[in-house]
This record gives sequence, C-alpha cells and structure tokens, in this order.
Amino acid sequence: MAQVELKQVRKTYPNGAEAIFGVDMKIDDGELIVFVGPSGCGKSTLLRMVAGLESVSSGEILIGDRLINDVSPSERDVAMVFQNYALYPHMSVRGNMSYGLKNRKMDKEEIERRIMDAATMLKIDQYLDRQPNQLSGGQRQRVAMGRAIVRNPQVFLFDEPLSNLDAKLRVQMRIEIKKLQRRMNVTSIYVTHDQTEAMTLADRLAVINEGQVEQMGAPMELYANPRTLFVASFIGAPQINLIPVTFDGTAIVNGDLRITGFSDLPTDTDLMLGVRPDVMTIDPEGQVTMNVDIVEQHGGENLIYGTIDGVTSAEGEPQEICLKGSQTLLPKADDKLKLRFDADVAFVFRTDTGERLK
Ligand SMILES: Nc1ncnc2c1ncn2[C@@H]1O[C@H](COP(=O)(O)OP(=O)(O)OP(=O)(O)O)[C@@H](O)[C@H]1O
Repeated sequence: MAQVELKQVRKTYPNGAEAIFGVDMKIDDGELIVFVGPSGCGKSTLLRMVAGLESVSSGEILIGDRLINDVSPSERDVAMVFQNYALYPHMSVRGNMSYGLKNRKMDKEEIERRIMDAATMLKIDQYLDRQPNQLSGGQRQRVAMGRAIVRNPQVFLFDEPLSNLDAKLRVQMRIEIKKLQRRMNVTSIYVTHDQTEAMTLADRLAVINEGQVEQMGAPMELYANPRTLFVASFIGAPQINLIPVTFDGTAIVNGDLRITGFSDLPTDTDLMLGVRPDVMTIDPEGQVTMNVDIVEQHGGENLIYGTIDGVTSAEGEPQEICLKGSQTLLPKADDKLKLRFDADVAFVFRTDTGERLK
C-alpha cells in the first residue's frame, strides 16, 4: 500500500496538444479517488501518466516515497483495469491471470494460490479453463480485475472499467468494486465520465476541467459546497437548475423571479442562480409559476420537468426547470405549480468566471 502524489504535473503531447496544466494532488494510502470530468478534459491522460503509459512532460509523480517519472510501467507496482478488458483472447482465464506472474518467475504454487483467492473473491472460479470469448461482458471484466488483483499491486488504476456493460450490470459491478477495494484497502484511482458512478464510488472526487483539477473533495462536500459553476453543474443528477439573473442591490431578479435575502453581490455583472431540483418548494404563495411538461416516475421519487412563466433562460427561451418530489407529487402535463425559491438553499455564481459567490 502506498500514497500517490502528483506535483505540478503537466502533459504536452508530441503534436503540441496541451492536455494537463499543472496538477497537484495527494492520494492517501488505501483511498479510492475518482477522476471525473467531461470528454477530453484529460482524466485518462492523467491516469496513464500514473500507469507509465504516457510520459510526464514536467512535474513529479511519486508512489510512496519513490519518484516514478522514469520508472517503466512494469516496475511501478501498479495494476490497471481497462474499459475493453484487454484480455489475451487465445489464453484461458487462468492463463490470463497467471501471465504477468509467470513473467516475474513467481513460484507455481504461489501463482495458483493467488489465482484461486482472486477467482473465489470475484466468483469466477468455475470459469478458469474457459477462453474470454466464452464469457459474458461482466465475467470478462471480473477476469480483468482478477488479473490486477493477483499482482497484489500498491495501486489499482481503473480506466472506465464499466463502460461496456449494460446499466444493471454496471450498478452491480460498481458495488462489487467498492466492496473489493474496501476489503483489499489498496490505493485506487478510477476514471469515469459518469457522475453517478463517481459519486457512489469515490472516497474523494477530483473534478477535472480542461486539464486542471477544478475541485477535489468528498462527493457530498462537492455536491453541497461546489466552488464553481462547472462543479455545481457536473455533480448531481438530475443536473442543478441554472437561471441567469442580476442583482439589483436588494434582490436577485429575472423577470417575475425576485429573491431577497442576498447581500454583497455585485450589481455590475451577470450572475447565475443555481438551485438543485430537490430544494425548491411548492407553495401557493410562491414567486413564480411552473408549467408542467413531463413527469417522470422513478419509483421512490418523481421528477417534474417544465418551464417557468416570465423567467427567461440564457438562450432567451422560457426558463426550463426540474423539480424533484416524492412519489405522491404527481401533477399532470399543463398543470401549474407555484414555486418558492429560498436564498439559503441557492447558489450564486459569476457567469464570466464561474466563481461561486454565495
Ligand atoms: N496521443 C495524443 N496525442 C495528442 N493529443 C492527445 C492524445 N491523447 C489525448 N490527447 C488530447 O488530450 C486531451 C485530453 O485527452 P484525454 O483522453 O486524457 O481526455 P479524457 O478526459 O480521458 O476524455 P474521454 O472521456 O473522452 O476519454 C484531449 O484534448 C485529447 O484530444
């Protein structure tokens, strides 16, 4: 086990493309960190630099006390699980799991012991003599994890390992990865663009935006206390409602919407109000009227989608809004709901910089 540290890590690809701009990060021993961010933000590049599959342009990466910038991937004591499983198709499951260990000239009995331990843990012990093409996607992913586990590495690296699985299996495997990681207590970095996967798996999340860490923290900390508009809109499903507003000195306004209770906001710049779908209140005395379009019933809760009369979105259209309520909140299309927005549950961001002001 070991901690992983990144110090001012930068990456410029040979074609001149700059992908990572000075990342600093400390990952504790046994911690599961998830890199999350939109496509192209640099999360795979960062992971591949830790794995040794990409060179580091400048800065330092340490595993424990050891600087690994120039250490070959096989000497780093990390094991990576890929999205496409990367299994050897012509080898059995046992062959796939033992390959790396045999290369290290490990004792046969020790190899077999490790394979049986990992296979039992992953419930693939009955498939050890099958070829990968005789397995389902979920089983192949377990073999890929088994291959990583038998190496007994200091660090696990996961690159979108569940992307090729169907929705139900993804949830199941996500829970298993979390359990396994807890049980083995191996420092892990997990890359995904799926915010639900990120929220549910991570001890801490690193939200990455354009090659930089925008914010790092426990999932609920980022949800409740985002530092920027980017983090607020990336974390949380359904997405936070964002309404363009200005501050007139006493209230935040957009058409019929007028919320008091804010102070110290700038009056000379565009602002963005952020309200999570679960914190708006239906109230006959509410400030604005929502026209209901669609109600999605998710079982335990309902999501109500619609627009707000007299409030204009950034695109100049009626402002769209999503409201999360209990399963008993069941309006019909074209119903009208009065909504109340409270200052104490809303975020306010500068539109130009994305900085959170409230
Ligand atoms: N081999 C390469 N050569 C040049 N540019 C690259 C190379 N690989 C990635 N990039 C660029 O670096 C940036 C970061 O890419 P990266 O693959 O790390 O993003 P990502 O966040 O993992 O995206 P995704 O979720 O789509 O995989 C992108 O702009 C990408 O085009």
